[in-house]
Amino acid sequence: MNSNPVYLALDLPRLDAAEALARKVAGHIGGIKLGLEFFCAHGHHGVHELHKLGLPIFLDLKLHDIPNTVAGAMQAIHVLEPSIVTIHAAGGRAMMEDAKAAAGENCKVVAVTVLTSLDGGDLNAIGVDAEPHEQALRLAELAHSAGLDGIVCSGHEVGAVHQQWKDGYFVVPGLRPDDGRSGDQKRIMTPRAARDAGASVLVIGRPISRAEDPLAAAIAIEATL
Ligand SMILES: O=c1ccn([C@@H]2O[C@H](COP(=O)(O)O)[C@@H](O)[C@H]2O)c(=O)[nH]1
Repeated sequence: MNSNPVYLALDLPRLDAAEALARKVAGHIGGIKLGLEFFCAHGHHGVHELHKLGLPIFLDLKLHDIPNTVAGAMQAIHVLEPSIVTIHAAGGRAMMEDAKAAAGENCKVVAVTVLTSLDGGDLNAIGVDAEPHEQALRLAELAHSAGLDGIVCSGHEVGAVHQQWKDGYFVVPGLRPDDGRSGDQKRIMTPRAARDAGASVLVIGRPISRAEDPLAAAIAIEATL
């Protein structure tokens, strides 16, 4: 990876549009994040196409199933040579251990703790009697003990997790420039503040992809870092 910590989230339905956007901002990002929307629409072919840009590819598939199934999925994506893959920490220790064991040598496996679109009320509604901060720390500890490389959390938790897990790899989405719209994200922070708090990777989607001028937006974000 180059030294730019920004991974552009390409949550776009069309492959040609995703490729064009990535090509436009390629000099101002450190990698490309392909998530469920992209992978369900374009699969392995789409990932191979984006690889042609020469940037690291982060597969944000948020795998969450029984250990055997998740390990099988990890093996199936080896050929795509992802630099990072996400699984859900809520899948439990055995699932995380098996996912890491099945991953490629150069692939970081990171566990989603509490989605950045959730707040305390959302957690309570699904039976979790904890605030996002406490729950993220608890799942980070589990991911660490399961041998993962790091976690996904919001910028509000990354500092505290970093204290406990000095060499962890911390992926932070839910990032918005000062004047950015939060949309469906509930635990947001600016890219600079998240970087200062200890984020290793800054995941940024709509502030670039939906900007009137995506290149200018990517350059402006890069200038703040
Ligand atoms: O907790 C999480 C985990 C993953 N994401 C993903 O990051 C991007 C954020 O996109 P924006 O447009 O910048 O909001 C998106 O692909 C999510 O699937 C997340 O937001 N929160």
